[in-house]
Amino acid sequence: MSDVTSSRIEGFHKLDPAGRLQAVQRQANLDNKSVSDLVEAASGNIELADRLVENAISSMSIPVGIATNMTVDGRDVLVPMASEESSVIAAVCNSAKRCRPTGGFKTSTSGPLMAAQIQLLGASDPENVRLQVFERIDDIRTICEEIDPLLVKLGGGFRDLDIRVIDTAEGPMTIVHIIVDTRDAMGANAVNSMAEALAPKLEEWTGARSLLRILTNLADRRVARVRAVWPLEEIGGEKVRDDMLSAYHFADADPYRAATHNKGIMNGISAVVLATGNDTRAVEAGAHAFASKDGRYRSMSRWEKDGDGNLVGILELPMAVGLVGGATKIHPTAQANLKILGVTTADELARIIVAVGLAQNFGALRALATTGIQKGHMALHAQNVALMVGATGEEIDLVANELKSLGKVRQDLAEEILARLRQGANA
Ligand SMILES: CC(C)(COP(=O)([O-])OP(=O)([O-])OC[C@H]1O[C@@H](n2cnc3c(N)ncnc32)[C@H](O)[C@@H]1OP(=O)([O-])[O-])[C@@H](O)C(=O)NCCC(=O)NCCSC(=O)C[C@@](C)(O)CC(=O)[O-]
Ligand SMILES: NC(=O)C1=CN([C@@H]2O[C@H](COP(=O)(O)OP(=O)(O)OC[C@H]3O[C@@H](n4cnc5c(N)ncnc54)[C@H](OP(=O)(O)O)[C@@H]3O)[C@@H](O)[C@H]2O)C=CC1
Repeated sequence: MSDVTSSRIEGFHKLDPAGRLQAVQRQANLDNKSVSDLVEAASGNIELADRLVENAISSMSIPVGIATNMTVDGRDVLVPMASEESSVIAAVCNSAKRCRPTGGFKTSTSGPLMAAQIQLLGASDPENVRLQVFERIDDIRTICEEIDPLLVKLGGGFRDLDIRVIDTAEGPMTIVHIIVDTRDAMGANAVNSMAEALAPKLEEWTGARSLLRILTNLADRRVARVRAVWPLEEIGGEKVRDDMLSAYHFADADPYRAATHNKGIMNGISAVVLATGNDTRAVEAGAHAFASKDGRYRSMSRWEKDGDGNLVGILELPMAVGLVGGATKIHPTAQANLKILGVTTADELARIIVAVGLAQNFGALRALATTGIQKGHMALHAQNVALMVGATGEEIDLVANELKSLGKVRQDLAEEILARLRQGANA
């Protein structure tokens, strides 16, 4: 374990990555093997890491796998997913294959509208302030559009105002939302700049004091929707379908279950968001907040059976992703993944991402309602456990296969198997 003497390293941020790593080695008393692992992990991309984040010393690679079998709006698409978790990608492949007979995933979107909030304080007449701001909509449009002329040229820019008076522990506040079409950008920087430019003007017009000026990640005007139909024979019959529906009703009624159910959906969503260099935290925050919009935390997805008894899945979520800005344009892996996806607009990307989320949910529900999650998940996880106990080369498959045949994917058993294999090899 490292025993850092002091975390104060003066001028650390001014060093280059190699200099920072040396300083960390010294302060944390880090062994040479760990240092060379950190150097090797960033080989070829340390400059990029240093540009993307502060105080970079290395970089960490996450596997990228391809979800096959996906048909979205009639187009077959190969979907890169960045995830460290086994069985996530296999589950999407499996679920997507099972809804191909009905044409795969059908999507729609609300358009790329993001909102920034400006908090107005100190007015004794917050409702009056609300209307005073509405009266200035044309001035507001001009101010916002001067901030980002390129966005306007691309067909985006200011669209509307939404102004609410909210009750808080310190009394009412007027909250101004500026609604902006951010086209193919996620849009955080664009709307934040507009909000900051607008705030002094709002103070001037209303006499209120502005405080926070920042986008909301509850991007409920930028939703992507998907539906798909799984034929009964692809599910495993009526009992499996009904058990999957019961599993969904459980999640929709109980936040303890909803958290896990929704985590499963985000397994797929975050993996595509990350693979395309988008902001996973922004999408996750928006999705979980949207799942609570009725005042309680519910399932993000909806499931029902159609007139023919097939299972219908629906997912509708805020999807603030872009093709420009953030790491999307800078990160070569994100760029290559976008080429695999073949998308030319942020809207198309959002549609594919929700389709993957729905597929992921189908896979988990079907596994849970039938064999249980461990069979599929742990079978694929067995290789990780083999690696964890130190298996290398051929040993990895040998240990994993024996764990799978025992039906018990446990570290202690993996250690025993590995020790036995090595004893046999040395005998
Ligand atoms: C693991 C499976 C897919 C096996 O499922 P299976 O039905 O045994 O698979 P199969 O061997 O019959 O193959 C069917 C298809 O699945 C795909 N497939 C099958 N295996 C692979 C593989 N190795 N790599 C890539 N694709 C694979 C592949 O498309 C294949 O078709 P093919 O191409 O062969 O014609 C299934 O058991 C499953 O979907 N399990 C669910 C796994 C899951 O949800 N994992 C997430 C991690 S657990 C979690 O974090 C969330 C959770 C579960 O708690 C959420 C919740 O509670 O709701
Ligand atoms: N709460 C949150 O979620 C927050 C997130 N962030 C971060 O913000 C980043 C995303 O910000 P974002 O505003 O998207 O990125 P950028 O500001 O980097 O890129 C957007 C800009 O790119 C230009 N642009 C070029 N082509 C296009 C096009 N086709 N469509 C739209 N715009 C185009 C626009 O004008 P121009 O170049 O003239 O500006 C636009 O404003 C992410 O890294 C995210 O992590 C930041 C703050 C808060």
